Formats: sequence, structure tokens, C-alpha cells
Amino acid sequence: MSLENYHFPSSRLQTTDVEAGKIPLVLVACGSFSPITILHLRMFSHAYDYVKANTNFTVVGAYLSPVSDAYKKAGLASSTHRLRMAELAAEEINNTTDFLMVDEWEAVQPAYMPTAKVLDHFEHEINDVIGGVENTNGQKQPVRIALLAGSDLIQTMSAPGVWSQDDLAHILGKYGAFVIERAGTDIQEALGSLKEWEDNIYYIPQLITNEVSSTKIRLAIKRWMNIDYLVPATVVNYIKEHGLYQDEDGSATAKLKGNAR
Ligand SMILES: Nc1ncnc2c1ncn2[C@@H]1O[C@H](COP(=O)(O)OP(=O)(O)OP(=O)(O)O)[C@@H](O)[C@H]1O
Ligand SMILES: O=C(O)c1ccc[n+]([C@@H]2O[C@H](COP(=O)([O-])O)[C@@H](O)[C@H]2O)c1
Repeated sequence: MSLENYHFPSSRLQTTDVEAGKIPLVLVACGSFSPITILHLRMFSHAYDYVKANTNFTVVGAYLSPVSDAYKKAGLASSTHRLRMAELAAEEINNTTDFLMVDEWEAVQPAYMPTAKVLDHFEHEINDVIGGVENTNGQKQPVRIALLAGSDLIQTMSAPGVWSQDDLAHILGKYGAFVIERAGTDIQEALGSLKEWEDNIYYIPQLITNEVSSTKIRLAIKRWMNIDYLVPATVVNYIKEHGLYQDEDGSATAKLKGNAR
């Protein structure tokens, strides 16, 4: 896994027969995914349903883009592990909805890559290199790239000093964001200083809110608790096999392994 042997994943990108009259859309979720949870996957299902019912877009592909090791956030497993877990999770969701892919480009960067640059990378690969998509009338159309995020991430955009103003204008002005409600975030506050881009921000309430977070999963593992049904089953097994997120003495992993059926 390195930039030299990197290839942009497009196997699940719908490049032909896109419904004429619709705007083709690719959703990109950036984050740590340490580990990926079912809520990360649910973000895509929520967005897909919302887009279909409420907009003139049509989803032609979706990507998980795990952040690189240079992000150095507490609890960040190595990008090799996070990419593999994301792949396993994507395989699971694709049993029911066939559009999710994992892009390694951000994760393999030697330096931290701001989200604006990550979205530019998708724009380049999909619209410049692949050349957009073809609709049912045989016409070529550019794809709209958009950020998919939980409302907590959008709230950080209103917090001073976290994002550069130029990057915010670029992300929300050029690309836009689909924002999934997240328990504990006041959406009015989160969108407070982002008013000028409100036409490009789509807020998606959740009928069933759920507070699963990667932090809580890591905590549960440290407390020797079972994490079944909170992360995909294949990812649970991967975490056990590789002893991820364990205490220094390894006891949490030993217990998880002991619980394995
Ligand atoms: N329960 C959730 N509801 C809505 N959005 C979520 C939820 N969990 C994660 N997200 C969103 O998923 C994206 C990636 O999240 P990230 O990898 O930081 O997960 P996290 O669970 O917030 O991690 P951590 O607990 O390590 O901070 C972010 O946009 C975040 O807002
Ligand atoms: O580009 C930026 O300036 C920027 C500022 C804050 C956060 N981000 C991105 O937002 C994501 C946050 O993930 P997390 O796990 O810290 O919630 C991650 O992909 C970061 O690269 C990006």
C-alpha cells in the first residue's frame, strides 16, 4: 500500500445508464474510522434514501476515505488496519447496496491532507480522468462530488481555528455536504456560521438516532465488553485477530478471543 502502486477504485461507480435529468452524485465520507462502525455505514444508507426522496441527484457511487496516520489522533490504529476494516465493512454493506468503495489515496499520504484537497482528488479522478458518466440519453455528464459527514463534524466547521476559511468556502461552495444528524449536536448551532452555503448543505435527520462512536467501541474493548452488532461481524473478527485497541497488558484482547465462538 503506497502512492506508487495506487489505483483509484471505480469498480462500483455507475458510469453508464445514469437516469437522464438527474445530477449524478458521489458521496465521500472522510474520517478516522478507527474502527469503522455500523453508524458509519448507516450514514450512506440514510444519505441514499434522502437523496432519492428529496433531491434531483442520483447517487452513482460512494467512498470511505480514511485519514492518514499523520493525523495522529488518539486511538488511531494504523492506516493499514483501518483500510482493511473499511474494506471488510464495505463488502458487507455491498451485499445490500452496491455502491460503496474505499479509497486509499488519503490514507497513504505521508503528510496530513486537508479535506478540501481530498475532495479535489475525487473531482480529478472522476471528472478529469474517468470523464464523468453517461446518462440514459447517451450524453456525458460531470459528477457532483459532495462530503458526507455527521453533524458533529459540521459543528467543527463553525468552531474558530479548526478549518481554514478558504477550505470551507471551497468545500461548501464548490462541493457541498450531506449532513447526518448525530445525537448530542445542536444542528442550528452547527450550521450557525455556515449560512452563506446553506443551499449546498443538506441536513438529514435520523428517524432512529444511535450514539455508536469509534471512541465508545475502543472503550468497550478496553472494558472487555462484546462489540457484536456495533461493528460489522467481519470487523469484530479482524479486531480480535490483530489485537487492536487493547490495553497495554493485552487483557481486553485476550478476553475477546476467549469469547470468540
Ligand atoms: N453515530 C453517528 N451518527 C452520525 N454520524 C456519525 C456517527 N458516528 C460517526 N459519524 C460520522 O462519521 C464520520 C467519520 O467519523 P469518525 O471516524 O471520526 O468516527 P467517530 O465515531 O466520530 O470517531 P471518534 O469517536 O474516534 O471521534 C464523521 O463525519 C462523523 O460525524
Ligand atoms: O481539512 C480540514 O481542515 C479538516 C479539519 C478538521 C477535520 N477534518 C477532517 O474531518 C475528519 C474528522 O475525523 P475525526 O475522526 O477527527 O472526527 C477527518 O477526515 C479530518 O481530516 C478536516
